[in-house]
Amino acid sequence: MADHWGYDKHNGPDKWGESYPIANGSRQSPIDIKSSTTTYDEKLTPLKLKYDPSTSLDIQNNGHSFQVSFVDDQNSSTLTGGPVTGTFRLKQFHFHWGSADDKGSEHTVNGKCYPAELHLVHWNTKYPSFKDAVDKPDGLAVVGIFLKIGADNPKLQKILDAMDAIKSKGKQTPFPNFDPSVLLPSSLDYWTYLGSLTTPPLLESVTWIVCKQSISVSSAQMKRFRSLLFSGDGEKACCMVNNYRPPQPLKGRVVRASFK
Ligand SMILES: OSc1ccc(O)cc1O
Ligand SMILES: [Zn+2]
Repeated sequence: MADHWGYDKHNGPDKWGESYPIANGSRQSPIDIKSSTTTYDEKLTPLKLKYDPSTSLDIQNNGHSFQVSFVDDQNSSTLTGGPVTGTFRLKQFHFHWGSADDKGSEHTVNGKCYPAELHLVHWNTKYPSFKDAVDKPDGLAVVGIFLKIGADNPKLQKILDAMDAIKSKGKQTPFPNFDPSVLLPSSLDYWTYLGSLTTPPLLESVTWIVCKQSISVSSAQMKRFRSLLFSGDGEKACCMVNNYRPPQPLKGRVVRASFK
């Protein structure tokens, strides 16, 4: 892969292994979650997510997705409980989506795709910073939430309203007072397994926590996601769609369920 990674034929997921050999590693993400082969683990405690809206900072188009970043110099927005030990701090959240409503999620459930998937990225405070945590086997905990086509989701409105300001790669705009809790499903039942970042550098540092229950998004709202561009100002316009990596081999990993 000659140039920077992306999601095209010439620089997409099938080519990432040329620059990032870990792409063929033993704990890559995403995966297909086969519900009949997951194992209920009674030792898994409920997920505890505590988010302080005053920590939200900005929203940006990074050329691969859009991302809302958070101030993470204190334990104001944290993940505790669930499959993790210790306290993990919220760093950012971003989405992956398709060019049509029949694809776009990274994880799949019994082969089923969703039109989009939200990732809430947290880092382990046993390390001094996100940068120190991102390449450690217990460094990150990412909560994955599926978006399912249904009624307009008003909780997405603030994000959608910011899209015009971040249409092209490199654009960023303040995004204060946003509470990510509004994006959570009513049930926090989850599957969990050990995996990786789903974008280069594909580091095998993620404890994945994938919620069983989805949140809604309308087809019209999905069209707004697809109005973003992979390309920067002055470049040939390229719609930001299909920014998802397909499921990777499980390679003997166990997927545990927090629910029966
Ligand atoms: O897509 S999963 C993911 C998680 C953490 C991160 O820093 C980047 C990522 O792409
Ligand atoms: Zn992601």
